Amino acid sequence: MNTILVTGGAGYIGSHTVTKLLNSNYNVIVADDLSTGHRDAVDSRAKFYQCDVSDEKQFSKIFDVEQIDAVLHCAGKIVVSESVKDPLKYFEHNVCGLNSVLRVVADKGVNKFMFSSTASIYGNNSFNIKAVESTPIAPTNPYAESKHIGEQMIHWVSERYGINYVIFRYFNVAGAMLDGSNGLRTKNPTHLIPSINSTLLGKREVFEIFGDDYKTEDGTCIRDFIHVFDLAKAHQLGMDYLFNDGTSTVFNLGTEQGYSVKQVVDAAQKVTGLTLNKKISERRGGDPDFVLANATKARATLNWSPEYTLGDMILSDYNWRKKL
Ligand SMILES: NC(=O)c1ccc[n+]([C@@H]2O[C@H](COP(=O)([O-])OP(=O)(O)OC[C@H]3O[C@@H](n4cnc5c(N)ncnc54)[C@H](O)[C@@H]3O)[C@@H](O)[C@H]2O)c1
Ligand SMILES: O=c1ccn([C@@H]2O[C@H](COP(=O)(O)OP(=O)(O)O[C@H]3O[C@H](CO)[C@@H](O)[C@H](O)[C@H]3O)[C@@H](O)[C@H]2O)c(=O)[nH]1
Repeated sequence: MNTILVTGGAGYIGSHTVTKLLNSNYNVIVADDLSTGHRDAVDSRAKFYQCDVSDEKQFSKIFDVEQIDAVLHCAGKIVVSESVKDPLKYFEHNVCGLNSVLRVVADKGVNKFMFSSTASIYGNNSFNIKAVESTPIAPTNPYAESKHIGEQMIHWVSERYGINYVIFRYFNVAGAMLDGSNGLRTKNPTHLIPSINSTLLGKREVFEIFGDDYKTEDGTCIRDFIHVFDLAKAHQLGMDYLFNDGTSTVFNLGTEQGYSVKQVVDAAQKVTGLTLNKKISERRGGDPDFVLANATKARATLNWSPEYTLGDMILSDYNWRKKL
């Protein structure tokens, strides 16, 4: 059985992916500093190391005691608005952290690598089009820039050390496990769907729509939402691809369906039957108008297809948040 080390495996996407990999005949080890992750999110079948991956010495010790065949690097800082306020925090975690991980991967001779990148790197170059992997990169915030730098680092290090990699550019990830076993654990979320649900559940007084003067039909930003479970499935297929000698490549992961912030609000009111207390606020720094995926490559190469709808994402997150 092949063993995968998942950094950030106690986080939202990492923990769902860990469970999917374990269910698909992989052995999994998690390294996470628990800065935003939760120990109890980690599937009990996975071995856990509390570790800051930026600390090269500490991180490399895991490889001294474990036989690791591939690394999935999910660890990182992820909030666009925070990155605008504190760019260096993002470069420290997302660039220096990755540097340390790649150093250890190269030193220890691991030759399969997977990376959590983002659709944010297309910035406004994807305006009114479905971004393909070759759409030119144009980050509009430090978070996206840190991921863009990361992609380039992986490319050059892989060339030098003969590592095969898969880079996934996730679009907007949402939703929780349908059996209620896992979901986004942050009690004060910044992401759209959990923020709407927190307000619907009375945990917040009012939901703020950040700007209604964008260049879209209803003036609010358009995003492509993908269920965390569909995303986890893509990671399993991506690992299968690497273990079948797949060559280094980049894939978009999105549903190819765009929804504006106002449309998501309407959908949430419809599926829950509740009325949202909302107001229009100032634009939030760093938000591109329009982000939408063309995911043909992942569909064709990995035989992946997302199954869940926006309504599934809203409702599963709503039910999970109610329990939190
Ligand atoms: N959530 C999204 O919509 C989205 C979209 C695109 C890309 N991504 C990327 O996916 C990855 C996972 O995001 P998430 O939504 O699960 O966020 P998350 O905050 O839930 O998970 C990140 C995890 O990384 C850990 N971590 C952070 N810095 C670390 C360090 N230095 N050493 C060890 N562990 C560290 C945290 O404790 C946490 O468990 C990130 O790299 C993010 O940039 C997320
Ligand atoms: O209370 C809120 C929260 C969000 N939004 C808007 O909703 C949209 C989506 O915002 P959010 O859910 O925070 O996601 P993004 O800023 O699009 O970024 C997410 O999606 C990217 C991929 O597209 C990832 O890289 C990031 O890590 C992840 O945070 C944006 O227009 C926000 O301004 C609101 O209007 N009110």
